[in-house]
Amino acid sequence: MSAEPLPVIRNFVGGTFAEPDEERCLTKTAPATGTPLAQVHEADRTLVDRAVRSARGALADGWAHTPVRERTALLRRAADLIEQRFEEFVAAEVGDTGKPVTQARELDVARAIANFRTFADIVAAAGQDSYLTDLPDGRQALNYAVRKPLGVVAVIVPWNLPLLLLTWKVAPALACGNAVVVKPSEETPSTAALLAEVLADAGLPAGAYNVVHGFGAGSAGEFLVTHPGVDGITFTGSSATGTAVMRAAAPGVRPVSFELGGKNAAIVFDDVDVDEALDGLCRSVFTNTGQVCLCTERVYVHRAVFTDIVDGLAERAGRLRLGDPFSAHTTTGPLISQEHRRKVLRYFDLAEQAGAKVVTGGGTPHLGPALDGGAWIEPTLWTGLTNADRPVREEIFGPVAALIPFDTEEEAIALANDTDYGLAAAVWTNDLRRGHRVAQRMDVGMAWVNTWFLRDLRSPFGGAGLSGIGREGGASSLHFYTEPTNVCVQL
Ligand SMILES: NC(=O)C1=CN([C@@H]2O[C@H](COP(=O)(O)OP(=O)(O)OC[C@H]3O[C@@H](n4cnc5c(N)ncnc54)[C@H](O)[C@@H]3O)[C@@H](O)[C@H]2O)C=CC1
Ligand SMILES: O=C(O)/C=C/C=C(\O)C(=O)O
Repeated sequence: MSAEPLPVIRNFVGGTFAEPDEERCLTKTAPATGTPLAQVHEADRTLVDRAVRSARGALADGWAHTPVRERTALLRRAADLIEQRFEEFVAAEVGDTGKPVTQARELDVARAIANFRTFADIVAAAGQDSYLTDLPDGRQALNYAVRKPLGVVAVIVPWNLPLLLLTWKVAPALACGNAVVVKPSEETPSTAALLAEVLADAGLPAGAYNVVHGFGAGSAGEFLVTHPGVDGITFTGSSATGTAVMRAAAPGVRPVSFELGGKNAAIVFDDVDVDEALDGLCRSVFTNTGQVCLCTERVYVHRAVFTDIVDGLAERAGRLRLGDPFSAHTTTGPLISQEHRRKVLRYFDLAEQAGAKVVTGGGTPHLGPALDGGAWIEPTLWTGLTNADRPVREEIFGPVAALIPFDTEEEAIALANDTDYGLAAAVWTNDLRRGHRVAQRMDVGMAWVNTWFLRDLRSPFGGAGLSGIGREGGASSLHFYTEPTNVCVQL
């Protein structure tokens, strides 16, 4: 009996799915099982060029000047259509990533809908800056800025929150009248393709949303960011790739918006409600198998509650349920790939060499024959490491954290800020003054107090240092995706 052919995922250029080129095909495998899921057609330089030209064509054909009310209505229709095809998006996201189906429903696909609705609201309500200027001769001038779309925006996204991050960029870009060429991660091609169908059904003109599949260097990613027809690049991914993309953006002095990695700290004070802090830490260390740029990998704990926090977090880690991602009982999926698992396991070795005590985890689980080909890893906690050790300095991007004791507030702040990254932090305390005080001193883009990953999509999101350039969210997104022209009229 011959095996069923794999589904084929094609590039989307100029409003249609491009004819497949059988010679340039990559096989996408399921992270949970290691079995092939789909054949994905890799875009070559010519197809990427066509995608950029199609985007430029859509702008010239009028998309850039479409009235805001039409663009925002289109975004709302897109949100409604994702809602109608909700379970299809969930299944695609779970298949590609192995993340638990409950998470895909509650976080990933729900946020995609919210991204479209929120940016429709934000763009509809946006005003323009204006200043009445007093002149020396008693007359006045009126200054006002009009915001125009940036043009063709390259959207490069990773595999950890594929649809959430894609729509976080595509929704404001389209709302502002740009055309986009999207390069999803080679690991997660499916939801970007589904989104192409949704946007076409919502009435988006051909060419305003294009998808090119493939890898980064020497493939679709590089062809896109080096294309001179691209006017700006928004990228989420590793700091190393961010550096390469920045180099590619230099000719033409094109603007970039980067959300990169993190090595995020949590600080737990001795006045804390231990159970509440443990619930929060369990989420911040293990959500999405630790594969969120915001996840906590360093936990600084006041010495008075150190043992309670270490034991309590280990106990909660033991309650996580690894297994079939499509089961509603599963809390924790695999890592994205065997390659990524090898990287995380290297840090397990490094931690051992540095003298870490493995409080829980530290290896790969056996989940039965159906799942043993997957990229599974045990949720892992270490003590006995210091800020000098590589597993405490470098982004691991897995379900793992080092717990380190401290004695004073100043020491905790210094330890948390002792990093080349600057993305996020979480402070756990029942003393609200201390919460504000310490959060404000974190050298990060986002500091949470007594919570984690609580998002208001109107607030600025991004990081400093190795964690990125610029902010997106709310007005920050409108600023990145538009170019202002100030008009000065002497009255
Ligand atoms: N948001 C975050 O903080 C993320 C961090 N990572 C970290 O990065 C490590 C490597 O994971 P990768 O998937 O390889 O991340 P990556 O940053 O290399 O990939 C992200 C996206 O960039 C594309 N890309 C790669 N090289 C490119 C280039 N030269 N030009 C244009 N596009 C390019 C990729 O195809 C993908 O779509 C992970 O182990 C993890 O530590 C990975 C994903 C997200
Ligand atoms: O926008 C959000 O709420 C989350 C963003 C997460 C990332 O940028 C990431 O994990 O890379």
